[in-house]
Amino acid sequence: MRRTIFDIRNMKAAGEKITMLTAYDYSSALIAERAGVQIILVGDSLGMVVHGHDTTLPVTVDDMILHARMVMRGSQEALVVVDLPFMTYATLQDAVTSARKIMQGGGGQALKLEGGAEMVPVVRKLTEMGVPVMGHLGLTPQSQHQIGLRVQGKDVRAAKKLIEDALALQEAGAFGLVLEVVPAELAAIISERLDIPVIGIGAGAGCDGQVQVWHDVLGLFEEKSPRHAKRFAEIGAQMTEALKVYVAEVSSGAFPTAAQSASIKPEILQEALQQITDR
Ligand SMILES: Nc1nc(=O)c2c([nH]1)NC[C@@H]1CN(c3ccc(C(=O)N[C@@H](CCC(=O)O)C(=O)O)cc3)CN21
Ligand SMILES: CC(C)C(=O)C(=O)O
Ligand SMILES: [Mg+2]
Repeated sequence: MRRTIFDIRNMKAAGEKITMLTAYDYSSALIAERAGVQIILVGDSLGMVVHGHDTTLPVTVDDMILHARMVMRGSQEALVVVDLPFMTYATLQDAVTSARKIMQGGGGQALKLEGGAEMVPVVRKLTEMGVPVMGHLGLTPQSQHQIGLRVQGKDVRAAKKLIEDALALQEAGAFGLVLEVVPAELAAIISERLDIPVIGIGAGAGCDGQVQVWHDVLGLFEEKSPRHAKRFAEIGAQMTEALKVYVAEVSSGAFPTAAQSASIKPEILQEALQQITDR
């Protein structure tokens, strides 16, 4: 049985911290779940870390469906949340169409979308139609050309707006909220004030849970990662080292050995060769 939005809400009520992690395909979903991750996010960050784009803006609904299907096949217990991509929920009609395509085509139990009070009608509509919605405030990468990739909510107006937006999303029916690169003091207050779970990324320990990007926590890229990320391993470096050994062993002839090779019984091979020379 998959974890549900009710289980997540109960975790907040019980004071248990929630761990959310992005995953984008079958094998990573298997690993995330084996590690005990409670929520898998099929994030539109896949446009950057998987597809190699500079931003999340080129990601499409079809991209999300493809990756959501892989993640659903790789997991059985995680709550799977899928990002609505840039501009695919700009109007109520767009949002309904995108939500239908993803929920029917990709699966996943919930959708996440970026934006505050202006998204209230969309959140309300999707929720009414039976689709659980997670909000996303603060550094919202789909607006990076408008707001940059920097801390949000640092002045009085922005801090006030963040609190109001968070309350508005909860009021509209959101079951959870991501706060990205928001001052920790502010994120802690929002987490306290809301009944729904608040999942932070670069927003301090006062949130009800944390979310990170797969490639960041595993150190898959050997170059520097965002400030909000912690590298729990250096898998990218390990991969490079392993593949260097592979290349070296192919070059030297040390790989493959009989252990990795198919073989045939000598007498059968002998017979086949005999039949050719007999002809
Ligand atoms: N690998 C990766 N990790 C992410 O967390 C992530 C993505 N990609 N792609 C989609 C969005 C984009 N995000 C980003 C990307 C960059 C910064 C960044 O450059 N941050 C600054 C510090 C910002 C500040 O504290 O003001 C940095 O120096 O890391 C932040 C969020 C978060 N998401
Ligand atoms: C960084 C998380 C919250 C996200 O939205 C994504 O991975 O797309
Ligand atoms: Mg996203």
